[in-house]
Amino acid sequence: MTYDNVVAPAKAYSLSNGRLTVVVPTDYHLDFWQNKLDVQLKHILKEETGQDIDTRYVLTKDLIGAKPTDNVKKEPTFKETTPLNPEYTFETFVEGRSNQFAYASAYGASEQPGLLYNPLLIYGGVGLGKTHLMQAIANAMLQRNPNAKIKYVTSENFVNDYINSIKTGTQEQFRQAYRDLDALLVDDVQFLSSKNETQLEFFNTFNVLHDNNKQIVLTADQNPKEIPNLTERLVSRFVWGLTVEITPPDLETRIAILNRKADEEHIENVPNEVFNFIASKINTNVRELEGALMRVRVFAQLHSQPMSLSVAKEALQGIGEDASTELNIDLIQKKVAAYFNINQSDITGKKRVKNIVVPRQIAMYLSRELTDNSLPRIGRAFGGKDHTTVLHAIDKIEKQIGQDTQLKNTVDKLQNDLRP
Ligand SMILES: Nc1ncnc2c1ncn2[C@@H]1O[C@H](COP(=O)(O)OP(=O)(O)OP(=O)(O)O)[C@@H](O)[C@H]1O
Repeated sequence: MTYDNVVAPAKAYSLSNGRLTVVVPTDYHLDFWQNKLDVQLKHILKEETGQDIDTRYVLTKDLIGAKPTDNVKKEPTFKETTPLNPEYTFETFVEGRSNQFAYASAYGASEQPGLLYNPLLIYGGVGLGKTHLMQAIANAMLQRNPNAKIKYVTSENFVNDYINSIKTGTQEQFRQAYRDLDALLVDDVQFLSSKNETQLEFFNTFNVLHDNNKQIVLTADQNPKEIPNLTERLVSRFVWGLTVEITPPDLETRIAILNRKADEEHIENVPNEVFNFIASKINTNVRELEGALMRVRVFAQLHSQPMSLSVAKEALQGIGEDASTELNIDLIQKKVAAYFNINQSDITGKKRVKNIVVPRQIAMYLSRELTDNSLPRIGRAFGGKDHTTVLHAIDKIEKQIGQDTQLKNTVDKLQNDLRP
């Protein structure tokens, strides 16, 4: 068989989610393309499109009910689909107390799309792994069924697509592109706030997908009930299935994330004290945590030094929290949680039941009394709360200490235990 005979029968079948599917007639062709031509094809695709396009080869007979075409299937008019990051999988996600529930829910949704939790809404602060988990669902679904039709967009993309469809009179195509799916993943739904027309369109899209048991996954930076200017009916749809929160990872999880990142990036011989130091400094945002590790690596390389604690300290000067200060808030949260027999994640979480709210307010009060942290910093360490929430908590405890002797004794005891 000549080279031409191998190349000519292969047909580009479809291009979606950043992946080109090529159909080939026999196992021989499959083997040849996978092992001899794939690298070249990827190279050409990169040159032509400027993007890293993944490839997949399928035998014609395996395309059940599908009709190969001579040309690449036309991309939908609404192609705001952002390619999935193949690195965002369940395997590369480090589980800890702060994200356990979100992880388990996302995993469940990927195993039984559309059936278990629909929609699944993951919310939490910046850089805590919401997008990672959302895309892990899509990647797992595609691994099980490479033909699954999955669309991942930010809500801004959805808005843009919708506006374009109005401008160009192509609303019908828009609807088709968003409704003929097995799963729709929309990141950062808080951007739908105040966009009433788009909200209505999204509401309708949501209903069609949901009625057909198609999986919907959403992320937001806060509980949808607290997103301003989101219509009531949309909020009620968002929280219809399962709503889970991700809070900032605790110290142990941060260290585990750093270890994983170092492995992934082949950064070797990092002493544990360097991981501990970085994890103590950066306590609210995993993206920054990873960035700090890379910064230490580059700094060490530039100065031709090993990644020692002193190098890390120099590299991260002025970045993140002061380690001793951070430990204090962490310690205060732990002490208060232990005293009231609740979890530290309750203290940093958002539950509003009294037996959690009061300890949380006491912990905020003590963080203000015993450390030099500003109100916004304390807010961040308590799961990304606003500084006004912290202020309110401190005021409340201050007032109640004057009226309630039992509360005063509790706060005094905690304060004495915590003081160095
Ligand atoms: N538990 C985790 N294990 C491994 N990597 C994580 C974890 N949490 C976050 N990351 C990594 O941190 C980075 C930021 O995560 P991601 O983009 O998913 O955050 P996000 O919550 O969607 O943030 P944003 O609100 O800014 O969109 C990514 O590189 C992600 O892989």
